[in-house]
Amino acid sequence: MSQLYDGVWRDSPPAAEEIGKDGQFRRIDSPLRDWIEPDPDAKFPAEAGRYHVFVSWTCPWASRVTAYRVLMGLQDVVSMSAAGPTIDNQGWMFDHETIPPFTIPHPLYRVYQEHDAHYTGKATVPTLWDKKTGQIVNNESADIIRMFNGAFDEITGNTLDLYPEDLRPEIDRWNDVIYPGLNNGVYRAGFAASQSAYERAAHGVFETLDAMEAHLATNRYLAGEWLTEADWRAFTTLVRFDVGYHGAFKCNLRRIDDYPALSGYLRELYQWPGIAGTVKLEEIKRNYYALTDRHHIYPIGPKVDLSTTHGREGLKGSGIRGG
Ligand SMILES: N[C@@H](CCC(=O)N[C@@H](CS)C(=O)NCC(=O)O)C(=O)O
Repeated sequence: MSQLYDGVWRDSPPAAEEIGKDGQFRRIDSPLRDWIEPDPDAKFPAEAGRYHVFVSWTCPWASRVTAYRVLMGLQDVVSMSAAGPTIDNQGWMFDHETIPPFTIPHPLYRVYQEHDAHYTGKATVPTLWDKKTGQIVNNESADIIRMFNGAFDEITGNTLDLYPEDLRPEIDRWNDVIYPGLNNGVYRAGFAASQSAYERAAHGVFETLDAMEAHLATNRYLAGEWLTEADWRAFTTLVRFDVGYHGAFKCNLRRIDDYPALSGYLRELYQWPGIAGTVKLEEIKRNYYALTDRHHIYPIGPKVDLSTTHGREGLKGSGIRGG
């Protein structure tokens, strides 16, 4: 996509900066990594109503954040606005909520210019914005969900913990498998600019799905009996798979629906209270085909119904720790 160079927005084709001469897609790391802390003296202290998150319903990284916002009961604590569903040469556009000093419609890059008039880099969702100082706190979803997991607990009274200390090695182990193999793997397949880069990435996606299927046949969740961060990070890619990545990103050896354990697991997570409201399958489909189809034509199928019984109750499971 296009990006800011010394504060000026310049047009370029999708993922142009991230596709190498060898045809491989390499994601650029998110650069803004400050932290909200439950400490009044912190640079960014946890406060109700102070922070805002810019998202798109279509984006799997932003959807980690929309899911956590619901799971941790932060809807009235952290405000949110959603762009899209498609992205054009102005990047993500926001045209619903007015968040001063921005007047709608405004592109996401305005938020980055406000943060730093000489900013160089992409303008990505999710972006966590501090309304008080006019600064971006963080634009990396992996960090934002860690903050949402605990930083606001004193304000909300939340006791749930999706990253419990004793399960961290197992959660981290799954994150290290799922991020390269699945979350980012589908992008490496979809944005590949050579046959060999595509094939390597797409085969890696299915090796990862096969490993998850084998594990989930006998385990309710990735880390065992408890639903954790690793599951939500897997979820946002799984729920996009059959409508988006299978066709638009050519990850088409199998669908999630073809995997008995994975499809039941996906439905259980989708049916978790509040989550279905964060999943907009038609918007997701439009976004991925707009990225990959010259004429922005998106297909009529597949028909996906995630509301049918998941059948996972037979496996030992206790939900989220701390409830
Ligand atoms: N590592 C980032 C990735 C965020 C990201 O790449 N978001 C995409 C949407 S799915 C985006 O905003 N892309 C705009 C662009 O690349 O210019 C995260 O997890 O937060």
